Amino acid sequence: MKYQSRKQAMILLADGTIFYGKAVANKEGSAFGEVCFNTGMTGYQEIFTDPSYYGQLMVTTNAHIGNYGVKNDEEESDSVKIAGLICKNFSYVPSRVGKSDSLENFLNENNILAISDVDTRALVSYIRDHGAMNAVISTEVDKIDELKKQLNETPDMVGLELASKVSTKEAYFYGDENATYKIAALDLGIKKNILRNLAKRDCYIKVFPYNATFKEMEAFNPDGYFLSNGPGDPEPLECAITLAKEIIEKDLPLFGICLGHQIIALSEGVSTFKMYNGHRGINHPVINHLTGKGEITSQNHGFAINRKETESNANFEITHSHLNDNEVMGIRHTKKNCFSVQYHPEAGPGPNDATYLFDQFIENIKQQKLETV
Ligand SMILES: NC(=O)CC[C@H](N)C(=O)O
Repeated sequence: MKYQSRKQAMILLADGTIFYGKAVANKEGSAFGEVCFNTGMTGYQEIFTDPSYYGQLMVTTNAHIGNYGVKNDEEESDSVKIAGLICKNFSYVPSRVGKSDSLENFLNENNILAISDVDTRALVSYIRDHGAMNAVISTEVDKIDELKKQLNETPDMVGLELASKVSTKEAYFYGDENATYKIAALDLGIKKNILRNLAKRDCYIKVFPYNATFKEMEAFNPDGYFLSNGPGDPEPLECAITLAKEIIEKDLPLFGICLGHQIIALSEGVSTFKMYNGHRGINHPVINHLTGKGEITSQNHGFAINRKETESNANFEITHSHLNDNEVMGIRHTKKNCFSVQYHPEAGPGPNDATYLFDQFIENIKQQKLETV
């Protein structure tokens, strides 16, 4: 067996609780972030490379991680975005036809600290009971006091603007430039599968940095606007909120996913709040109020929009709700060409029940084109 004598490691939570494990491979050091857990049984590569997880320590609840390696075209961004990994069993020997590499090499190349052999069931139960909090994973198990001090200095997720850390610095293009529809997408931490889904629907996309202005985006002469997913608290993203306001005011086709959905809500005066525990997994049940049908969805969010304020806002209709806790999962504007969802219709990873939302966006664009002819 590889790495017979691995270093002892731990996860130290902000409230002082410690769970012990072992370092994956020969890695050493410490990594700080907000601890969260994902209940997906598969899709770890997509999860680890999802920019929305920037700044978070990921606990995976599946008992085995790494067993099918990694594959080049299955990443959701160019690098691993989680701050660190906590798992039960780490597989050093991947088994899968078509794999590009092992997860061990992939994490090493990205300089990500991972710890395994942690009682992840106990850890997840603990976080569920005590709520989201900061933590540190570390091999420096004899430096608890020092780590506690550093942990106290780790910024809280509430009020934290992180989109600027993962957004593209320069605008770029995606898809076929002769495609039928042109989309201007604001990159707050966009997942590749969103771009793939739009390109598949005959869209040519220009992806803009997180602080792009309406003027800059309008110059592309797009048929529709898109606000992406991304990490951190939506509230400090004033430039994106102003942008959403302008697009909505002008009644241009607008679609938002996750952080983008939260930005749309904020732009119309609906506030967001930090959930006690977020929703992260690939089997979250959602009801579509417009069709009465249920959907199994991919989710990753720690904030949500205020239900009461949404219900009493004449500009919004709630289109989707979470069937576990009734959080708002989707809205549409009652007067303008704008809708958004809190969950991930692009999956990556997860079920494809909700890809119809991309078709809806194209329909909204077509409608707008007919009206302006
Ligand atoms: N996937 C996302 O876009 C997440 C949005 C936001 N950072 C949240 O945690 O709620």
